[in-house]
Amino acid sequence: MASAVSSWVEKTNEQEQTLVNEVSGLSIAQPDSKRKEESTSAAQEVGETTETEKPQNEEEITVAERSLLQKIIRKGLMDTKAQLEVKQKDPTSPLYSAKSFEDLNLRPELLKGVYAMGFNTPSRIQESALPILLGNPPQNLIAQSQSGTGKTAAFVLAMLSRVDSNLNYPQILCLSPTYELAVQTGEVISQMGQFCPEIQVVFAVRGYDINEKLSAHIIIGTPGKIIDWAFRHKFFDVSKIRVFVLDEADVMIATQGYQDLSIKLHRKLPPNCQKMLFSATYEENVMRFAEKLIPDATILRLKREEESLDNIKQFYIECKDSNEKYRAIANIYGAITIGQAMIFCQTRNTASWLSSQLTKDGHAVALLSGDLTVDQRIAVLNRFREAQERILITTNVMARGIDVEQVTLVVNYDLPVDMNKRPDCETYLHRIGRTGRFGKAGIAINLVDSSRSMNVLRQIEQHFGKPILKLDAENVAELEQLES
Ligand SMILES: Nc1ncnc2c1ncn2[C@@H]1O[C@H](COP(=O)(O)OP(=O)(O)OP(=O)(O)O)[C@@H](O)[C@H]1O
Repeated sequence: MASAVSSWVEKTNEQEQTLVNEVSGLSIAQPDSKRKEESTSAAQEVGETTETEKPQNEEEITVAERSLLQKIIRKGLMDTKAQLEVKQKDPTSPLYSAKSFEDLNLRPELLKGVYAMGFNTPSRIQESALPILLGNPPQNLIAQSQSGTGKTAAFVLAMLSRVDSNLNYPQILCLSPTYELAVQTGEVISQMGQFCPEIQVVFAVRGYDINEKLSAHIIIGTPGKIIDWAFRHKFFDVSKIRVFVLDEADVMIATQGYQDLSIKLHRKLPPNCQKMLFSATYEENVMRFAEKLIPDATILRLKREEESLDNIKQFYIECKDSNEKYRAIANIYGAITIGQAMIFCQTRNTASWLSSQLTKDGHAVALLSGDLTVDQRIAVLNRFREAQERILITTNVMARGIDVEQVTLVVNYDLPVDMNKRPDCETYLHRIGRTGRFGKAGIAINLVDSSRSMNVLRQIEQHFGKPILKLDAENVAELEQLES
């Protein structure tokens, strides 16, 4: 996956032309990402910070706690294929499936693509969604499944299955909230569709401009650009779209800017267009809205207690103030670099402060926030995917969808809150879901520095009904939990 993405980055100077992705037989138009960030993703980062104090040099985390962390991270890294097979045979696991990929009526070329990706058995969401999505007449679907359980493959297989390659115009539209996620999904399409060279895909993302009507079958992109191409330039005809996919559907519906654009598109779709909504989370009011939008949809929904994954162990570290939060990060640095870690901050300012402070103190870290150009963002993400950087400091712009298998740890430097400083439980779940991908063991650590943030933590804990334990090597119960 990484090699293809990096090839896109290397080619970003070749302007405004459709390039063919040489990694697979499938043609993918490459984004020319010379310009500033997607404004949509910046919309996910809120507020500013006043955090400027210089931390002191005290040990807040004990040696025992550090070695405890190391132990859990090593366990995550040691998860093997054999262990995955065990999980896929456990009926209580979201990775469980009673069916094989052969049972799912996929075209032989797609089946070959699935196996070429190293997938042996479908996950629960793949097993449940694909018969609905591939059946005739096409059915609409609103689907929920935990982070890292293979939703992308489910809708990508459906998209590829519905292409009529005799018709040279866009038939499938897939909307993602961020540039990076659109690129990542494009890469999955390229891998899954590697034995379908006739299928053409184009990216509609900021920085990639075309001047003519589109002949590609699949458009994947962010809402603003897609609207621009559809209604301002009329590069394609929305009334000919047969499949409409909203990835991270809840944020597309709940965030004002996205909602206006997605609904504008949705209104122009033909009545027989198949609609697919996917996410790991749906707040109640968002789900009600989605049901009104697509009244005849089949709904695959999780119970609240199923939403958070047992393979992601959640902890918190109590800190007196922001200085102590910094020291906590500096102290666990050695432990967390055994694997790879993502550290989430609430604002770009905090992210950039933390990154420069750690760098000044001799720790290697990467920074990815909406302050960077899209070129820089993709380059940073590629380096992280290739494990050239082990720690990525970021904001909510990376909270959703991004799939880097070796991320063993997520740190919430700041707990996620909404504009009114209330707990943002959905973002919390998406952030911690950057680890524990497809059954791997993962750890989430929350830094708590005030009674207000402790309150936020407790509300998140209560919301999902899963314990968030104090990281404390003295606590035997915790240790036992980690062994399980
Ligand atoms: N059937 C399968 N067998 C093995 N690996 C799989 C299978 N399906 C998906 N994967 C892998 O699992 C990882 C997570 O998949 P994916 O990114 O689609 O999850 P997701 O449900 O979309 O997560 P998120 O909610 O974070 O967007 C990916 O690395 C993918 O390649």
